[in-house]
Amino acid sequence: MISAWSADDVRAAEEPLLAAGAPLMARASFALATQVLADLRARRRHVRGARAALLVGAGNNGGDTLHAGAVLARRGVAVTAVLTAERVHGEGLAALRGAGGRVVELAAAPDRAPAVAAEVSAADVVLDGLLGIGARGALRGPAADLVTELTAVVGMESAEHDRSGSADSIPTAAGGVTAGAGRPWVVAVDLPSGIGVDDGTLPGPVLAADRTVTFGVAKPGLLLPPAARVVGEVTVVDIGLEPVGPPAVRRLEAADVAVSWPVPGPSDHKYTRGLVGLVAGTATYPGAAVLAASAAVRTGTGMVRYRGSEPVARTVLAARPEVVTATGRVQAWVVGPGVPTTRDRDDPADDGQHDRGRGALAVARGDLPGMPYGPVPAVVDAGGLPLLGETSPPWFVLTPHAGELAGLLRSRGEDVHRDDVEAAPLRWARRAHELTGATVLLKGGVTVVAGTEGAWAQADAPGWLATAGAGDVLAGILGTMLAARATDVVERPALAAEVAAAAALVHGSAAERANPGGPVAALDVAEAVPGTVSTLLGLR
Ligand SMILES: NC(=O)C1=CN([C@@H]2O[C@H](COP(=O)(O)OP(=O)(O)OC[C@H]3O[C@@H](n4cnc5c(N)ncnc54)[C@H](O)[C@@H]3O)[C@@H](O)[C@H]2O)[C@@H](O)CC1
Ligand SMILES: [K+]
Repeated sequence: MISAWSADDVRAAEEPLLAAGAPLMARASFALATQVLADLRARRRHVRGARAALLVGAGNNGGDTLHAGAVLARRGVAVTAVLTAERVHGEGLAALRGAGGRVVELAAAPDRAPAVAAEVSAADVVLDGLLGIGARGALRGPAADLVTELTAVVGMESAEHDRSGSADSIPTAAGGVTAGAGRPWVVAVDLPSGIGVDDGTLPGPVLAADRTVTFGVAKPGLLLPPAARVVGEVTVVDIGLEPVGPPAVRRLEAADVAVSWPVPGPSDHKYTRGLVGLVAGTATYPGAAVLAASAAVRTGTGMVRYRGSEPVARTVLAARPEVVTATGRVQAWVVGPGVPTTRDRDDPADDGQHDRGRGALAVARGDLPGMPYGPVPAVVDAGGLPLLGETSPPWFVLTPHAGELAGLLRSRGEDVHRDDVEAAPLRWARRAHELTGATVLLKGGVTVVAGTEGAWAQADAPGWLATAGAGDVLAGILGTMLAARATDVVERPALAAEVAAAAALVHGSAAERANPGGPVAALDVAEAVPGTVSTLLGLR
């Protein structure tokens, strides 16, 4: 698990260490220099004669960068520091000068930004030390001008990396261009300057990094979209920080999902493994029902009970004979894949799915005292979203994409559109959680989950997964995972968000497994789930 703490929590963790005289900046800058030297060696085989450009801001982030530059200069690297503030970290500047580094004062002559950017872009490596956790809003002043010029030369998208990363690395959520000839390797110091440290927004110009060397612990903005696209490979270096309190954002790794996977034992049967009830598909969209049912079956449900019109049920059964249509006990409902929204012009006929969906959600909420088998978790997707009541329990997991989330929020009085959601996914997922009470899984290149405790950000899926039917498959996977832990999820609703994050990991990993590095079809993703799960379980 990768855990990220807010800027305030990081400062609170630093305070007692600094008071006790711990040399945090020395640790941070030495680790940074060590990583930059390793990157230079990997890229050019030797470091002597390499050119490094330091982008230096007013604060301690600039101090880390100047101290690291001094280490590089002592190793024979030709180091130039570009100072974007009139006052920068004094000790760091003295160390760099003492080691033979050159200094360019941009703050005193801001109109030189284009010429300085041209020089910086000719370096082998650029260290972005303009702003760290002290950032307030978008980059301003000479720093903003310099980054704007540089992004024009160097490009916004960061490099494609080896997705496996190393033990202390977080694989990138990026997947852009490779830093190649003519483009310097960009190392962000603590974080790419100008990202929203705690919310992952991109409020202004940001120089996309190939690597981020972050100190002590990850910061939320490194995990969250859209900033997660510009952080490159994240390397967390230990400087002795121990934040107290829960992390603000977490990311599950494969091993975490492996240890919590409900592996059936000799006494298990279909009811202990969990039954999934599925209200999905209409005559217009029967495929969604097939995809969700296939995914649920392939994820290892005890059984799928399908609810829908007879022709669609026949289609589902033809694809998955394991599915039953008889009524009975259900441990998690999946409501909405392939069900039209109330305004859907393509499919005026709902085949009775809205009534079935409302009924299922009432049982899942525990609203029907006479009814057995409730309350239970529910996945509410697509056409299920307009069926929600005013409030929902946190064991309901809503699975909108950005457009659907904007619609849900507008229906509850927020003036928000798809673009707003894409610019600040965590903010709006949280808002939807506050307004509905439900756990919210916002689908996207990086999936964000907001629940009763903290948030999750999963970056497991290849871009190829953005394809029709992929969401139906996710709903089936998540339904099975919730059904397997139904009682726990209702008793401890914070678990719903963790299970949702785990489902996003399984879904993304299955897409990668279905066709590594190439296009995937939704049904192929469902078919790849059993192999994905057995590979995961091998990590236990
Ligand atoms: N506290 C410590 O001892 C440690 C801090 N470390 C480093 O220190 C950083 C935090 O240092 P600071 O608190 O000095 O903060 P920053 O280095 O992020 O700098 C903040 C300063 O930048 C300016 N600024 C803020 N927002 C701006 C904007 N939008 N545009 C332009 N200028 C802006 C302001 O002058 C502000 O005081 C961390 O990110 C990390 O790199 C590390 O050395 C580890 C130890
Ligand atoms: K930085």
